[in-house]
Amino acid sequence: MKPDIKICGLKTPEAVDRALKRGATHIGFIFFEKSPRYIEPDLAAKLAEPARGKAKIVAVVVDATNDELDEIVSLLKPDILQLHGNESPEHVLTIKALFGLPVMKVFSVRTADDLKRVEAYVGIADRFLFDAKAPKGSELPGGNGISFDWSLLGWIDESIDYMLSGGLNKNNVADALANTKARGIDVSSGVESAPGVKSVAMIDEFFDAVETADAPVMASGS
Ligand SMILES: O=C(O)c1ccccc1NCC(=O)[C@H](O)[C@H](O)COP(=O)(O)O
Repeated sequence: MKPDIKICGLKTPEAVDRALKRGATHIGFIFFEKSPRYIEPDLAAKLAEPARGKAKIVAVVVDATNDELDEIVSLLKPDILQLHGNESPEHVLTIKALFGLPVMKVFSVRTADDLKRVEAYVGIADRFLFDAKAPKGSELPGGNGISFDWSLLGWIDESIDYMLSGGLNKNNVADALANTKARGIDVSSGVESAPGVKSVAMIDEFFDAVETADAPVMASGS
């Protein structure tokens, strides 16, 4: 089955256009002010317009207040809220009730312990995203361009719908798909020429790599 592909941290019409043309199923906008990918909600709304009905629009927030969420939701009208902070299961339920949107809950992973609380969100979060835990000194909870040990996902129940992120790029995405049960992949730094600067050429290369990974292997000698 083809994986979902989320291109995250978009800031220009050119990058949105290329992501959509190549078949992105999700496009993400970052509402975390310290990020080089931060975008004002009204600008994100304009950029997202061509994606409506073609790709899911994802609002990425980190422990956002209800007022912040209210502004983002009313301006952007996202399809999904990506909760990239320390939101508790109770808080996720409250956000879902208040905004009526599906939630993708992020787990930042370095060791097996980081996955212990997944169970508490099953039946509450609509989807999970397993991302690499930020390295010491980074101010960003995501978008750090580093991977984690994917074998840690081995115990995740097959029924759990998750996307994988963290340092994915054209060179490792095929391995990521082959070695995990991820139903979707999410990339940011791996399609950037500098922090926050998306490269349409790198977006192309990333999709090329996914398509190659997805292509059926031809029988040899016949
Ligand atoms: O990308 C950011 O700057 C960011 C900041 C704060 C919270 C989340 C952020 N990114 C969320 C994403 O979904 C990224 O795509 C994910 O972390 C993977 O990033 P990368 O390792 O750079 O591909």
